[in-house]
Amino acid sequence: MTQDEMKKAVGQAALAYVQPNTIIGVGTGSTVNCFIDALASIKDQIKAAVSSSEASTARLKALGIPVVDLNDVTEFDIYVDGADEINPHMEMIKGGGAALTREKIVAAVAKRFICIADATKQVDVLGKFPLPVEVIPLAREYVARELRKLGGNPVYREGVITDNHCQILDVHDLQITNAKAFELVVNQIPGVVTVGLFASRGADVALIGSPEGVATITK
Ligand SMILES: O=C[C@H](O)[C@H](O)[C@H](O)COP(=O)(O)O
Repeated sequence: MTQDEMKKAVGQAALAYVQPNTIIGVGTGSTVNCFIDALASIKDQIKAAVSSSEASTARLKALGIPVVDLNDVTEFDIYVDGADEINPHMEMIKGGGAALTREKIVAAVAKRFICIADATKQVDVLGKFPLPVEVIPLAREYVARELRKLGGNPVYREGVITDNHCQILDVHDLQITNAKAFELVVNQIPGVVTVGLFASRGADVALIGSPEGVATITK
């Protein structure tokens, strides 16, 4: 199986978690695009979606799936999203596509986070993938200096403006052995909007695609 085939396989597998006539939370990225495409086959059974990005909203709407504002929804069962890295504790790095802030917010409202990823995303220690940090533009260089003090090597993702009109620093050279603690520390730097560590709210289920098929890992 190619990586694209693995992404399609996990996108399809996530349909098993969609209950008829419910609202679903939808993440962002190439793996989620496979999930959205798979939703087409059951779109009449979907009440609505809450989306984590303008890109996913457009893709959902193109299929005729209604997208509702998170402010109009109190709770929903599942949030389906990809990851840039996932460790054995179901903690993730996310934000490679710059959608981390809305993803974290929508995930917080969902009862269960279903992570869909191919096996290349599995790691023992988070940090080989540069950690995305969304920042208020005015604070970018200050936040970068603080991140250097924490041992990272932040690089400004030039030319990228998030859906929230903010900027992204990608922090290289990290080995994140205590993800929950590191998430808290980075969150406390003034000017940080969101750190792309999903540790205090990790995945509840991971559907991991490999050449052998889709493995289901639960917390
Ligand atoms: O900002 C983007 C998201 O966090 C994505 O879920 C993550 O980057 C994984 O994307 P992909 O499925 O394209 O590898």
